[in-house]
Amino acid sequence: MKLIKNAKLYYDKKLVDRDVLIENGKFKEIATEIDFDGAEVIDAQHNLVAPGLVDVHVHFREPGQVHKETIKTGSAAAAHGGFTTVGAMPNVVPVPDDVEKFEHQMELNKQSKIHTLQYAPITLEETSDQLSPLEDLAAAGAFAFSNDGHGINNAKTMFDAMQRIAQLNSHLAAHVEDQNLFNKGVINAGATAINLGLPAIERVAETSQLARDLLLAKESGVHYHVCHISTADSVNLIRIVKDAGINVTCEVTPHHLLLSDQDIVNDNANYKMNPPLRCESDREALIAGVLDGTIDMIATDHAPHAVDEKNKGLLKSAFGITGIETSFPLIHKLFVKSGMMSLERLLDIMSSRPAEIFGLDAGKIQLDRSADFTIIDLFEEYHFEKEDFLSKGINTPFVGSDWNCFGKIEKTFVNGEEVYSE
Ligand SMILES: NC(=O)N[C@@H](CC(=O)O)C(=O)O
Ligand SMILES: [Zn+2]
Ligand SMILES: [Zn+2]
Repeated sequence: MKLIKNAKLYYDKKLVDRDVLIENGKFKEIATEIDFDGAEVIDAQHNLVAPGLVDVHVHFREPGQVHKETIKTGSAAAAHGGFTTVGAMPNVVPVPDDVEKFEHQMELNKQSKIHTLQYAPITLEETSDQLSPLEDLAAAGAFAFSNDGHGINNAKTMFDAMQRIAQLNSHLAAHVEDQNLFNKGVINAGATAINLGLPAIERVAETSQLARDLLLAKESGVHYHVCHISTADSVNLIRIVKDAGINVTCEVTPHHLLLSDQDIVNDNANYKMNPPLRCESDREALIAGVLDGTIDMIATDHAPHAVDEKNKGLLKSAFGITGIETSFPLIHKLFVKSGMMSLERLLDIMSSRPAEIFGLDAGKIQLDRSADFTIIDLFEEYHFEKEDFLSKGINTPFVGSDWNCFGKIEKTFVNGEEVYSE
């Protein structure tokens, strides 16, 4: 038995003062005042008690690239960020594109301190045009399908995948990127790329494939989820097709909401990721897209890399930055502290909505559900230093006092057990 006293609880879409009793890993009682002899008391000290956050887009790198991250370090980092459920992308080595490899992946995921759900690849190796055994992978436990890291350049392959994934009532999460238009660029096509003399990635590499997919999605009826959208045109396209009733959802990362290519002032690969940071007007359109509900959720695209894979400058370093430990405080500062959004709505898009969209038993504090929650101090201003991270990856631009934020995770619990404490 655990008894959480003095919680500012996000419950039933409202913030209320409550005590919470937990028994056998589940929420047992929620009331204004609970006393229970023998329960372990945790005093929340009037801090926010939120549902465990949900991030449908992370890279945990195991198997194959454990020098970057492991399921243990990645999930510890997630718990540090207040997350209790994540979707792990399948661009590990080997790609789990058959039942045997997938089952091995599921076995490895048992090391996770939180709920780690597993994406299966849409095509073999993630790069081929041959579809994975989608039905078998769904039966083996794939919660959704993605070729994250790679676009699907063949429209027929994508359309076939959508039709089969629709039949499965599963979800297709697309990394939209036309390989030819991507043109081996490293940052967004714009003034910064010209100034630094770097090969550039055109916005149409994202938007043209997105436009194609939206039409294919309409025809197939699949739930089509767009990963890490980065441009104003992507927001506009998605707004139009949502209005037309097409089953499309999308996510945006904290870095695309907070940074643009103007912030790339020197050859620092902590500003290199895929899709790239776009320009200020794209960033503003992404913020507007979150505010008007076109963008459904925040996802971090937590992409850890080793130091020597990120210290080679913008041209040669790997794409991707970490994000799961800094997401909530940065986004909370951006939207809630600034007065742009209510705390309730932010919690919704960082927990309940992603869970609802992907049909997960997560993201909600409710009687008899798993006691997955996080205690957050919303008022102490702080910032991250490199040594604060539990991830193996320290490849993030969000360190130092330039990135002062609010929303320190005090404790995180999964199935009623503490998985992070400050
Ligand atoms: N975002 C990135 O820049 N990199 C990701 C792949 C991806 O999300 O496309 C990675 O796996 O490192
Ligand atoms: Zn991607
Ligand atoms: Zn990714």
